Amino acid sequence: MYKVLATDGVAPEGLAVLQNAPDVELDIRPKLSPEELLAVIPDYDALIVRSATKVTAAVLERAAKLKIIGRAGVGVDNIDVRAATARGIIVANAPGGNTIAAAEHTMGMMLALARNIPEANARLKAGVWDKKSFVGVELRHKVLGVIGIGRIGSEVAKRALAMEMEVIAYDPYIPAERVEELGVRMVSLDALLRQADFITIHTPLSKENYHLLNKEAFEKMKPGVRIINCARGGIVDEAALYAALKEGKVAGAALDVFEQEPVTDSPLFSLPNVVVTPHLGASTVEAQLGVAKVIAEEILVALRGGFVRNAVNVPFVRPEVLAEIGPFIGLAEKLGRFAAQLVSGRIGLVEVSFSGEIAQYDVSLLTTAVLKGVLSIALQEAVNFVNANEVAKKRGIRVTETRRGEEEDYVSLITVRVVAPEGERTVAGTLQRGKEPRVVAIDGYRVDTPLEGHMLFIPHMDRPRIIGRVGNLIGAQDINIAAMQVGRKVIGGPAVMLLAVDSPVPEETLTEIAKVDGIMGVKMVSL
Ligand SMILES: NC(=O)c1ccc[n+]([C@@H]2O[C@H](COP(=O)([O-])OP(=O)(O)OC[C@H]3O[C@@H](n4cnc5c(N)ncnc54)[C@H](O)[C@@H]3O)[C@@H](O)[C@H]2O)c1
Ligand SMILES: O=C(O)CC[C@@H](O)C(=O)O
Repeated sequence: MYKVLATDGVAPEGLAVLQNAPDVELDIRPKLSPEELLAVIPDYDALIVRSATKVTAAVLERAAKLKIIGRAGVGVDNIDVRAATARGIIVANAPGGNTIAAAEHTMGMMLALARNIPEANARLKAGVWDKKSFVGVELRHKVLGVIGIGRIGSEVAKRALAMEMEVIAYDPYIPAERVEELGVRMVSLDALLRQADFITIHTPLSKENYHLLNKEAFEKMKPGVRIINCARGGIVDEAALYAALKEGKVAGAALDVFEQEPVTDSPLFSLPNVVVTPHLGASTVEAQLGVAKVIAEEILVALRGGFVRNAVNVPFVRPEVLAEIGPFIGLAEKLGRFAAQLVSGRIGLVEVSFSGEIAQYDVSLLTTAVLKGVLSIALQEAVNFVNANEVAKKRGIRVTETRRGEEEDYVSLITVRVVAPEGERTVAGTLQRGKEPRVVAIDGYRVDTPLEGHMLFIPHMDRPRIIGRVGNLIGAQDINIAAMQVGRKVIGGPAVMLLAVDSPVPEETLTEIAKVDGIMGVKMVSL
């Protein structure tokens, strides 16, 4: 039974898939102090957080069973991703689930700022009908500068264009064509700072953009500029912003995020032209349900050993590439497990080669899947897409990957060679009808068997009375043989036998089979 802990007020309705899973026990504890988290974390296989819980190296050190941390949101800056990676713990987020919520909040903040809505609201509720203090500005025909035009930045740009703003953007990591399709002009950071009437930030917080909007940046801006930050605290230097507001260079600021959170006291809060919200960008019913659902599904996949698409500490695979190679992940992992069970002793080399259509893509994820399969046979420790390469390196396993376009017999073929001191095996597999993993060759002998369940691999000499003896020995244990394949290269020469059996064959029977004259060995494989 896997134990999952959800903190930080993750929407419980979004966690139904975990609540209903027979192999999961879910604890929802919305408010957990750092000390309580440290105390309970050793019990859990998975942790779900929003932004309040700090998953530090100290927490991870105690998290002996933890396999995945799910961030019900985008930013993972409250999680020590490096420490998690070092421990083979997957860190996954739910990108996209709160994009619209954050974009709409940004628009709300921009309008609130332009029309002094919070201050006027407070004044009227205090009994003062004051029209003249709150003359605002229109958004129409103003220049909006978007720093970081990813998911949220693009949605903000679309909405701003609909309000007849002119939108310019700075994002050094996005191809200009993609942004210009939206009707947005890409500019340098310098140009953006000098031209924009409103500046909105939508980047992650990184070393590179810590205090991106600092004293020098404010000096370059147009007098009367308005700043909106619904991304991350720390990107704006709050002291420099305060000074720029005080001297009137900046006409107003709307902030949803702060360098220290939670925060209830800041010099910025004393200024009438500063609008603040307590990190509410993602706080809509729809977004919270959406991110909780995505994370719950990812947690389940991870706990059951699958590939987590939104893992942030697994090498990124472009969605269009993932669409092509994704179906092969299961095949690659099964081939690794299969090959590793055909040899004895410590594997020192794993060679993976790809041929046919699959070879045109970046297949490094599939090589990792093969390795995950190989390592899962011998190791107690959890091996996953995060740590498989690292674990292999630590154990001195050399891994090679080759890609060849040409393939005569199959649309796509994956071949895995494993080398151990006591021998080596090469297995090749493909997907039948694009989805069913099958092994189609072992050491160059043709076979064709689904990669599933229990199998016996028996190299032998191609002569009479061997297959029958094997069948009798297995039948004597009341074990049903579901399928059998024999592969040979020349009549009477060495051959291989692959039997699919309905249950594992006991060790004593394997020893008996190995004694049959003409049999060169026997290996039980379970997938
Ligand atoms: N306030 C909230 O509640 C809330 C909700 C959701 C997301 N967020 C935050 O909003 C931000 C954006 O989220 P997203 O989903 O759009 O992410 P995203 O990854 O889709 O987009 C981020 C963009 O920033 C760009 N970028 C990175 N560094 C940059 C730099 N130095 N200068 C310019 N551009 C840079 C990237 O190329 C990317 O296009 C993140 O910080 C996220 O944590 C906040
Ligand atoms: O969970 C939240 O409330 C904030 C989420 C937001 O900051 C994010 O990065 O996704």
